[in-house]
Amino acid sequence: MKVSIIGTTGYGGVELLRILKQHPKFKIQSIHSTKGETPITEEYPHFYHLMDINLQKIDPEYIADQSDIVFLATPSGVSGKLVSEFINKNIKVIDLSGDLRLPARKYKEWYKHESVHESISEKAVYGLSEWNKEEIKDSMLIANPGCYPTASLLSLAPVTKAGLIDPFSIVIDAKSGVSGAGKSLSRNTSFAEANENLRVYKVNEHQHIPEIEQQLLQWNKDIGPVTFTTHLLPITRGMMTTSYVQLKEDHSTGQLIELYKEVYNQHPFIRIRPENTFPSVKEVAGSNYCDIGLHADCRTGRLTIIAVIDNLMKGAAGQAVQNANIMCNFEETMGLDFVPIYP
Ligand SMILES: NC(=O)C1=CN([C@@H]2O[C@H](COP(=O)(O)OP(=O)(O)OC[C@H]3O[C@@H](n4cnc5c(N)ncnc54)[C@H](OP(=O)(O)O)[C@@H]3O)[C@@H](O)[C@H]2O)C=CC1
Ligand SMILES: CC(=O)N[C@@H](CCC(=O)OP(=O)(O)O)C(=O)O
Repeated sequence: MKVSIIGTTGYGGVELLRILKQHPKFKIQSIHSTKGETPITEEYPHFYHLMDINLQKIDPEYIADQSDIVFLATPSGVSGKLVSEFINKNIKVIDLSGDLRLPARKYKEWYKHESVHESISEKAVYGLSEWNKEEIKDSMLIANPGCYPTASLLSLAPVTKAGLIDPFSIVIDAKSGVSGAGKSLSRNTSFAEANENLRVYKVNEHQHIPEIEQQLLQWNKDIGPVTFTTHLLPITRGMMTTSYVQLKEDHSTGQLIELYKEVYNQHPFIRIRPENTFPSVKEVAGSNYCDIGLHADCRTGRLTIIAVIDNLMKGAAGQAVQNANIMCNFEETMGLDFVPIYP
């Protein structure tokens, strides 16, 4: 299968390159960039002797003629315009941005700019691989989930679907490394600002709030609004979400761990930690794993759920390739069996 990438020199794009270069069934047909005709090694010297492909200008007609799949690793607002060029062409599209995840009205309310036409976004399947596999398989257009929603939803799904929680009690405390903001420079992600610091941002206004609520409601129609707070960690890669939910009835930590193991035992990228052990972001760096730890507090009746992912892997490029595998009826782990980089 021939694949193309648009937005190649971004952090998501270059992570896609790292994965696809060694994928046994996907051949990189072309890579595209606003930088036009440039050797990829000029942008990223770590590809020296590994890849002698040149960046090309962005030409959707050319891409649709040449490739079977195109990954859009472009910003929100840009992806939506590009998707319109590929609709009704014989090419599978996987968009890493938020442009296809929400209905038009919600999108404009939270992303603060015009959305793609409903006729396009309604064709997209939400690419939460472990939960939407059958729809993904039959789709030509994937809205790849955001990094924070991926970790949040994977950790909340089992207890939400089972109706074990007070549906109005969900609080999510989320932390991301600075690569989550992409490679564009900004005040908050500069070294001097991020180093030796921990900063909260977009309090009660993060664009991932409606995305998380939308998916939770599909699992449990009683779900109420969630409180979701994001923080910037002084690390490059890595994401942790710590979710707090009120349990309707007493359940021991051991019982809930068994529930999570049962729900995820056919999903190789989800690793449920034993009781009294909790994952750290380093333990999934560079891999497509989502590691989950739980603790039920009988004193408060609250369950604490910790999930860690690599924001560029399971949070973006890794899940995008996992979805491409599913769309092509390949084993979903194909080309994604990276052991985390430690330390
Ligand atoms: N970083 C993360 O952890 C995650 C990111 N995402 C989403 O994935 C997408 C890519 O993110 P990320 O790689 O971090 O972002 P970056 O800012 O690192 O890269 C985005 C790339 O898009 C290209 N681009 C920018 N503007 C335009 C334009 N006007 N027209 C065409 N191409 C353009 C550029 O690539 P070039 O210079 O090669 O043209 C740029 O490098 C975004 O939508 C982001 O929200 C989703 C989950 C996690
Ligand atoms: C650290 C940091 O700034 N992270 C970004 C994540 C952006 C992202 O992934 O946005 P979409 O999924 O909506 O495309 C943020 O919180 O806005």
